[in-house]
This record gives sequence, structure tokens and C-alpha cells, in this order.
Amino acid sequence: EKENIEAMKGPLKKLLECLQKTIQRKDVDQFFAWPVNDVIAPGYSSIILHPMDFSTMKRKIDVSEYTSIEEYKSDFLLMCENATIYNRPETIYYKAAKRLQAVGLKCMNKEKVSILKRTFG
Ligand SMILES: COc1ccc(OC)c(-c2cc(C(C)=O)n3cccnc23)c1
Repeated sequence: EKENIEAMKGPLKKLLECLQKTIQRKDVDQFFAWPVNDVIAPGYSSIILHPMDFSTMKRKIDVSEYTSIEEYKSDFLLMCENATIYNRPETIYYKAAKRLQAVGLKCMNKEKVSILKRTFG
């Protein structure tokens, strides 16, 4: 039973690594590459209680913490939503989050995911 679950995670891991590479390429300013800290964003840790960033998502992929693409997608949406909560609409961060969210959802739409699932087994 455990082996089957482990075996299942191989393909999912490859799929998520491929997805993250594609989506993260769009974050050219690397605003989402690392955790936001209170030095660059005053009060961030008291406003955003569930921070998320690409490096954290990468670590979760590497340790097979995601058991489905849906789990990965919810971390991705959390990351984008945090930026639209903390930052005001006119800021570059808010706009970058909206753009990134649109790109990510296009990559993770139903059709694409089923193709990816077939490709990665
Ligand atoms: C200006 O250069 C950087 C470099 C890294 C950043 O986050 C990892 C950010 C950054 C990223 C964010 C986000 C994503 O909310 N942010 C908010 C306020 C102030 N700075 C940021 C900016």
C-alpha cells in the first residue's frame, strides 16, 4: 500500500516540477521566489497568517508533500491572494500577483492537467 502511494508520487512530482518551472518563469522580478519578510514589507507577518512563496512550494514538491495537483494549486492561489491582501491595487506587487494568477490558472486548467497527467503517467 505504502509502496503504491510512493510510486504514485514519482509522476506527480515530475508534473509539479514542470508546472512550477513554467509558472515561475513569469515571475521575472522574483517577487514570489522567496518568503516576504517584515523588513521589506512592514507588518507583513501580522497581516498574512499563511505566507506562501515558490521556494516553499519547491521544497514541498521535493519532499513529496503534495498528494495532488489540487493541493499545489491551492498553495499557488494562496501565494497570489496574500499579495492582493497585503498590497494595495495600484502597487506593482498586486498587479504582478493578478498577472501571475492568470498565467498559473491557464497552465492548471482541466484540459492541460489531463494532458500532463497522461504525459507523466
Ligand atoms: C523589491 O524587491 C523585492 C524583492 C523580493 C520580494 O519578495 C520576495 C519583494 C516583495 C514581494 C512582495 C509581495 C509578493 O507581496 N512584496 C510586498 C511589499 C514589498 N516587497 C515585496 C520585493
